[in-house]
Amino acid sequence: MNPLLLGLAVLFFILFIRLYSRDSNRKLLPPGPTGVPILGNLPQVVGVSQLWHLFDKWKYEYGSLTFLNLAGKDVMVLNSKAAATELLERRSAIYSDRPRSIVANHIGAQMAIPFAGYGKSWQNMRRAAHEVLNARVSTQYQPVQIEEAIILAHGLLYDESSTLLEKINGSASTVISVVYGKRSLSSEKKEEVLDPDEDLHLPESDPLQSLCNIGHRFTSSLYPGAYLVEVLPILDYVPAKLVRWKRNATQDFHRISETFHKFYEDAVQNDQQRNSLCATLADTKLANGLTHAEKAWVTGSISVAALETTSTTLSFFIYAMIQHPHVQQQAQMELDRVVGRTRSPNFTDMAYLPYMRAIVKEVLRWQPAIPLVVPRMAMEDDWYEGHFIPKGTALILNLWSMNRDRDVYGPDVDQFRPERFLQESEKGSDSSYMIRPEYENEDGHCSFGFGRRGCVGKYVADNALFIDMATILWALRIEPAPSKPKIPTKRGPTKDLVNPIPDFECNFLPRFAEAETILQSLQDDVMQGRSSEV
Ligand code: HEM
Repeated sequence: MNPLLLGLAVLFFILFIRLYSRDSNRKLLPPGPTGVPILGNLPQVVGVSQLWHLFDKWKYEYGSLTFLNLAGKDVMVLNSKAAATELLERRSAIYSDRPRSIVANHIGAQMAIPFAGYGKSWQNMRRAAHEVLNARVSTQYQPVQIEEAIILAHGLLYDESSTLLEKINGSASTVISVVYGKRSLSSEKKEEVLDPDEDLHLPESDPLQSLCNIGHRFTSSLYPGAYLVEVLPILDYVPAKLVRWKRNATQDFHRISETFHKFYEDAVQNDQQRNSLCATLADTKLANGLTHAEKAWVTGSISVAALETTSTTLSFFIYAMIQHPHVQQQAQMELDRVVGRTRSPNFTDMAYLPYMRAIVKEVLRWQPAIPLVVPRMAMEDDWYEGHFIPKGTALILNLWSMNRDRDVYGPDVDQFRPERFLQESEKGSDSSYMIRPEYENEDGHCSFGFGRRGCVGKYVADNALFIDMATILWALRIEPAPSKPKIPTKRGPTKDLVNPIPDFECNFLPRFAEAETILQSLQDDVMQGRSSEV
């Protein structure tokens, strides 16, 4: 027989066996809802806001993995911590990639750490981020975080020119100090007109809002079913001048690049102390391997990843305090006992404030900032508990359901109850509570994600949340304000991976007479210190 023909026959045979076994493996895909021909489950998810509620419902029908076919695309929703730990941590070598999204890529996903595919460029960016945000280094930012907490509490009490959201965004800007070396990127405030044709609004006068809007531009474009081109990739060949989504996406990439470059260049030129992340990246070997553009995008995308998540969590904290006055009172009794009324809280108090720490954990569990995390991608065919996971499957991490697992947290998962992380302390202890041993070194929630792509800023975030919440509750009483008109707390898109905050209003009152004096004097010190640095 002709050796060429023989070779071809062998090749076809191998291909046939492969296809056949792959096809028979597909009979063992995880369970999921029945779809319609061609479009599969797409009609069930498209246009649905807060998809995590639907996925949570499906979890009770199909278990820890729910398999979906979105017009031919394999998608698997991961609903349990056990499955996420096994796949994303123990098998992280094949689950650390992100699926390619056509729209997000046009906007610049490959340059942004949270959205980039797994590869050399992401590894370099992630290494640089880890160097400046790891558990040890993050303690260096505690003095700045204490100052930010004072400014936030003072602002909540006295600042009538900003909305609640603006004040909270401001406090989440500790990270702006860390990344850019100065607290505020903003210039003068002025009203700007919204262009209805624009997908991304970047108000020059409000850089923090611009950074939040950039985050939303990515997270809403990654929302399942957001763009037809994701299920019909051939549409990407249509020239930009004929389709708005492509024109806007390409334009947005340039505008985001320009914004990140501007912030980066300004910081490098103006940071005399050379202690910001920008200055560090510009100067040291830490940045080896990062191009100039990557440095601008690393710093920009870290700020984006930090801002919306932290401010969403803080907003839910305030909301929870209004809804649960007894939790507020309990925390304030603890603060009075441990911190007293002559000084504000600091990080050395942390170990003695179990109730406060339990509140931080419970807010993060109860309302994860990103209930459905930017998906991962299976880089190889794989198996989990007898189910086949085909290579290329997009894995959606359903943190919402993981944080509301009744087997872990009990039947009251929907309630806000910090006590679930606490137990009575031993006899003779000053406090009646202690953190339960299993949660002492554990988050107690899944809101920071998993494995190699897990949140690189979680130590900075945990510290910021603790000191902000403790300082607010030490100084202020938070009360509902039924007579005030409710102010929309968020202005983000409705179909987004980020958890929307309910609209609410509240009053902040000084909790005791000295709180006002101490807060004012600390605020003056912070402002004086900052102005003398300039
Ligand atoms: C309450 C605050 C925060 C929450 C709930 C949060 C949550 C998350 C989640 C769920 C992810 C994706 C994890 C995954 O795919 O498994 C993530 C990624 C990330 N976070 Fe956070 N985050 C917070 C604060 C921060 C802060 C303060 C920073 C920086 C200072 C930060 C920087 C990042 C970065 C750079 C990534 C991308 C990691 C990668 O893909 O390699 N985050 N975060």
